[in-house]
Amino acid sequence: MADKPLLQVRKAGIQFGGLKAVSEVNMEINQGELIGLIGPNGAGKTTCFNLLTGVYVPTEGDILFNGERLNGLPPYKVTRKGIARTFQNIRLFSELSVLDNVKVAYHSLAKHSILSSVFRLPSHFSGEKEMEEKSIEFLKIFQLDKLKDEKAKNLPYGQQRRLEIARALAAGPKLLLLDEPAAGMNPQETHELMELIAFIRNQFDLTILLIEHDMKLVMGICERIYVLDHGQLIAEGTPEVIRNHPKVIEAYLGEEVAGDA
Ligand SMILES: Nc1ncnc2c1ncn2[C@@H]1O[C@H](COP(=O)(O)OP(=O)(O)OP(=O)(O)O)[C@@H](O)[C@H]1O
Repeated sequence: MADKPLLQVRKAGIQFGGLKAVSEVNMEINQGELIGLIGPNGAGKTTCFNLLTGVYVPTEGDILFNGERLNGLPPYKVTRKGIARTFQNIRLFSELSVLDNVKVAYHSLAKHSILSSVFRLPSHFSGEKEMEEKSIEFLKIFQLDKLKDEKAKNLPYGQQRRLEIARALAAGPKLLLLDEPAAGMNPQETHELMELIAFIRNQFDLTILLIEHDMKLVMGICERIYVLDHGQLIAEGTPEVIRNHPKVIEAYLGEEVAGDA
């Protein structure tokens, strides 16, 4: 018997004043899938992420995660339910070290209490040590462990993007949302990132939804793709279906959608 989808988006949307930024979006994403969300500039992709993560409250429809309605939950509660994200414009604590950027994510979930931290009880130190060890494990996966004491702002752009993913992973998500993870990366970095995304999906039993303009990346690793245009879903299917879909070709008129360039 098939399990129910991990994420169900039912006719969800949001209106800003007179503008329907996203409207009647339906999605069903199953545990373990790696799914793409694409669309021309301004199509509503980041707004969808903001709806899924509680940054915006939908003005229509429902968002269900593990069968539970998320509408109206603030972002930190959505994270605790198991949805973590990265941002289109990197949001790291630029003055903190690479290691501390990951530890911050752990802190939000740490089991030891505030009291034990304030009074520096033994449980505080064991919790802190465990957190540090686990953070370093994440950094190793992203080949950032040797840079752990470097300030985040001093990392090259591609490494900052990887650090953002490491930090999102440290929150222990079931669903990871990646907003243009390859933006600003060169082809070699993008290729390594593709492998890394596929690796962490398997390693951490993750479900991943990613927004990306790099069609080679999207077509190369996603099993299914949703396409937004002017706030509405215009197509859904395998890379093969999307590549040849007339509405997608029309929406991207003049742009590269084949992803095999
Ligand atoms: N808080 C807001 N208030 C008003 N309009 C908004 C708000 N957030 C998004 N929009 C509008 O919603 C539309 C969709 O924007 P969104 O950033 O989601 O697109 P996108 O597909 O992520 O684009 P891009 O690929 O350029 O990042 C745009 O017209 C944008 O101006």
